[in-house]
Amino acid sequence: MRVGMGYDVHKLTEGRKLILGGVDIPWEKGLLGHSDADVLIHAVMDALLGAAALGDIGKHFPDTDPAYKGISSIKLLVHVAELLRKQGYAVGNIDATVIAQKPKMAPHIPQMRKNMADALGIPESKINIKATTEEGLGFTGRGEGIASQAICLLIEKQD
Ligand SMILES: Nc1ccn([C@@H]2O[C@H](COP(=O)(O)O)[C@@H](O)[C@H]2O)c(=O)n1
Ligand SMILES: C[C@@]1(CO)OP(=O)(O)OP(=O)(O)OC[C@H]1O
Repeated sequence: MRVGMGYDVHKLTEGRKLILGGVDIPWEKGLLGHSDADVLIHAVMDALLGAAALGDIGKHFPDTDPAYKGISSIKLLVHVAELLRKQGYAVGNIDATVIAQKPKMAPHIPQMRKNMADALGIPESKINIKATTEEGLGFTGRGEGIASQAICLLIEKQD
């Protein structure tokens, strides 16, 4: 078994959609990035790539490549799942936290889990998503950005 961790931050700005876990969340601001800036999926992908010793998302999907401009991070997650399968890994479980002052994530978490489980080809029971504020402190507390952390376990498949 192999463990991996991921962390990502994106800035909140007007005129962008707020996409988290593949869910389009109605909100006055969205996250800025080269892709759809889905900070939750980015942290999860980095955890998975880290556990497999395959580097990070910037290595696989450079933010200088126009191919990834505006891309749905769900598509990137499907690609990461294929890489893991080719290397002989199965996902044991994933646990992730979204750190955001607002909006409330709780109503959207079931759909986020479904989207991510479908992209990875695993049951929803292997994915947990949590949310927390930082009690008004720091950049997330001021609503300047959203952060996400993830940890995962990969199982090496036997031939
Ligand atoms: N953006 C968020 C933040 C939190 N939640 C939910 O509220 C609970 C309490 O959060 P605290 O930061 O005050 O401890 C938390 O456990 C989440 O269930 C949320 O849905 N969206
Ligand atoms: C996801 C990628 C895709 O080009 O772009 P961004 O949306 O800017 O996100 P970031 O977390 O900076 O990771 C880099 C890239 O892999």
